[in-house]
Amino acid sequence: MTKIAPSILSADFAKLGDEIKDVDSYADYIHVDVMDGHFVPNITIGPLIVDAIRPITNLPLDVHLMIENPENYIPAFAKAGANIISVHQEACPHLHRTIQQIRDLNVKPGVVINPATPVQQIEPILGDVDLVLVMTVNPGFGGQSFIESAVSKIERLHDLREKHHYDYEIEVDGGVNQETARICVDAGADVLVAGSAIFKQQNRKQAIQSITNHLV
Ligand SMILES: O=C(CO)[C@H](O)[C@H](O)COP(=O)(O)O
Ligand SMILES: [Fe+2]
Repeated sequence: MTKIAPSILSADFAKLGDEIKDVDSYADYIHVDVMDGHFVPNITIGPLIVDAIRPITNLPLDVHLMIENPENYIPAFAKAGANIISVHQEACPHLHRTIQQIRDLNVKPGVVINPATPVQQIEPILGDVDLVLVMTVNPGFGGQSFIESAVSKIERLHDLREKHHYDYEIEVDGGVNQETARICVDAGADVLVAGSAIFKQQNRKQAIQSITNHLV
């Protein structure tokens, strides 16, 4: 079954708790987009918000760090209750060390690649991560259009997992809707992040079902 991770980036922040409760029963993870105004041109959520939403849901909090020097903040996100912490390859010169830092805090480590980054850049650490996140937009904002050229990377990650018996989930983030969800799942995606396709709709249950309908 394909997992769904609603991205709260597109939720109404004035009533974030209610927004999370509104998707809680139909989702698998809650995706939390952390931006620092340096790695990406936007500023969003810090550990305080993760700590505040932790008691709202029993779903795993899937924290996507779009920040420079993530190793300085990983302990605070772990303490706040993150279950998965993903770091960008492009932000981590010592990627293996950063992945190990996350695991040592008993949090599942993930690695993220931007649309312009090839899978080859993360091949050496694929055996060490629990999640690989393929960006299908340039990170920084919700509501952008899906970049189709990233789809071959999902296929490649799927093939590498089979070949080497790796254990990661393949997650896709950016521009996921009813149409692009199908393309991602056909290519081998296990987890779909969707922000605007869920939170910009009035009926969130229906929005999630329309993404997952007809998917395996
Ligand atoms: O990481 C992100 C942006 O950097 C978000 O998770 C992503 O953009 C979700 O929004 P949408 O589904 O509207 O594209
Ligand atoms: Fe994200």
